[in-house]
Amino acid sequence: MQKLFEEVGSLDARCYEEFFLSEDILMEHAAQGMASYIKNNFSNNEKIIIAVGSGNNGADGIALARLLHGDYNVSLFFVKEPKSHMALLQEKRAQAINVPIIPKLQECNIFVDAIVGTGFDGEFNEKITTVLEKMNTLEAFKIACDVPSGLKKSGECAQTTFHADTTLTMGALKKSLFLDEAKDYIGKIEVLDLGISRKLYETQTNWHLLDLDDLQLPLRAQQNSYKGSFGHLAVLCGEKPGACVMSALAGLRFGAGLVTLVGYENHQMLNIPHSLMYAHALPSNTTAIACGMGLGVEFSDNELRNFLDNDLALIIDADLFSMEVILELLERKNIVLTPHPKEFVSLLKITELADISVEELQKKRFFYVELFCKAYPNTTLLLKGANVIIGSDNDFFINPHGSSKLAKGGSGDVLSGLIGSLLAQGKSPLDATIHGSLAHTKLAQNYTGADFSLTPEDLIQGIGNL
Ligand SMILES: NC(=O)C1=CN([C@@H]2O[C@H](COP(=O)(O)OP(=O)(O)OC[C@H]3O[C@@H](n4cnc5c(N)ncnc54)[C@H](O)[C@@H]3O)[C@@H](O)[C@H]2O)[C@@H](O)CC1
Ligand SMILES: Nc1ncnc2c1ncn2[C@@H]1O[C@H](COP(=O)(O)OP(=O)(O)O)[C@@H](O)[C@H]1O
Ligand SMILES: [K+]
Repeated sequence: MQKLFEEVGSLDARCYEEFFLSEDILMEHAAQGMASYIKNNFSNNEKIIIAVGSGNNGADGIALARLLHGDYNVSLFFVKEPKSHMALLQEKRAQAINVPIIPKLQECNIFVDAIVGTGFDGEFNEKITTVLEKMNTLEAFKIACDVPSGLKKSGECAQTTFHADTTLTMGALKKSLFLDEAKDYIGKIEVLDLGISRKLYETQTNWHLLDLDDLQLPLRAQQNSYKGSFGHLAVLCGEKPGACVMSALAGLRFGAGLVTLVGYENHQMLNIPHSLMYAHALPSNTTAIACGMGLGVEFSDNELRNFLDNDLALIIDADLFSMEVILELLERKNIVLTPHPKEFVSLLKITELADISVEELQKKRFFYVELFCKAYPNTTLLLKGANVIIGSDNDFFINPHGSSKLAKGGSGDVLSGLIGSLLAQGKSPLDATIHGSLAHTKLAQNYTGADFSLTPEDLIQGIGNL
């Protein structure tokens, strides 16, 4: 698990004030880190162009050119003239050793974008936009210095933003790199130390980035056991039983000892897989309930209240987010909510926390997750998306390991089955959500077929090889 920060300016300031480091020392390490990355990954036959802007991001780029000049065929391309104190100083140092400057973009093997970093806001003017468009068409390996130019502090992207293959980010990970919108621009991310170890540079934070290695799978260590030892997941089954069947099968495969579909008998129910049980009422030994997937309007609010009149662990998804009964369910202590953006917007409206569009939510995903978790500190929220956000009270996690393979109907049903299964097996709501989500994204990564072909059944089948 890695730490995430809203901004790193205060961490830089702490280096100056408490560790007696200077801006120059920090920048030299940033540039050294980038130079090492290039030296470790590319031979010195490669032609390198570094596009620089007027601020300290540009200054990083100029310092990098100085470090590479002599060993590599490196040139600077000034998109804007140096303006900040450090950019002017770095320019003087580069001039002193005659680092070549080119007047316009050329083909190259490695391209470094050091136009703007964390100081960028607003939109680029036409001239810079044209340069960025050209940069994006270069066939070179593209490296972003700190952040791809165009990515804002909020995580939103300018209309034209640099498309990096790798982002070499300074000091610590910024949250903005993990907004959904940024996912297509950042490429692979590496963090570079700024003169002290990252462990010392970083301070306390309540936001973390999940690593796939954090995944803890269900344990079957106890041999003196039977099916009841591993929990009983009840999946409330409404109008579209297919969604519930996928959840239930995922839950069974992920270790729940028993899984029962609970609902009315109808003709579709006659064809459920034989490994699943079926009942009209909640089984007495139920340990967790999953509800909402494919629910439709099959149950009245009163019928739902009846099923949910207990304090069992509960995972809620899909249709329930637009039903009034959700307000009562939010009072429960052990509840997990897994909305996609449209469902979360509906939840925010029903709870009177915000009346916003999906577009507004997507621009401020971090903010609205925090807002909801503050208002409902007893719940665990998982906001779906390209980068999943998990929040509980004052702890927040981002799972960036999913991919567009998962953009298919039914992926979310499998996720609720995975989380429901862990709840049934006794994990806490937060742990069940973190490990269910990690398992879900790892399943997609493990799938070896074509990206477009992954189905929910493939995810379920892969559970045995996690
Ligand atoms: N201690 C430090 O301050 C360190 C800073 N570092 C680098 O410094 C960067 C931050 O430097 P700055 O705060 O100078 O900011 P940036 O260099 O990221 O951006 C500021 C510059 O961009 C221009 N700019 C802002 N919005 C623009 C727009 N819409 N269109 C065109 N130009 C625009 C501004 O005029 C200014 O010249 C980091 O991203 C990082 O790369 C690193 O060297 C590490 C140490
Ligand atoms: N482009 C993507 N990148 C990463 N994960 C994705 C992407 N698209 C969808 N997902 C994931 O797939 C799941 C989709 O869930 P959902 O929208 O509820 O689908 P459904 O209701 O059809 O099962 C979520 O976990 C979401 O995070
Ligand atoms: K940049």
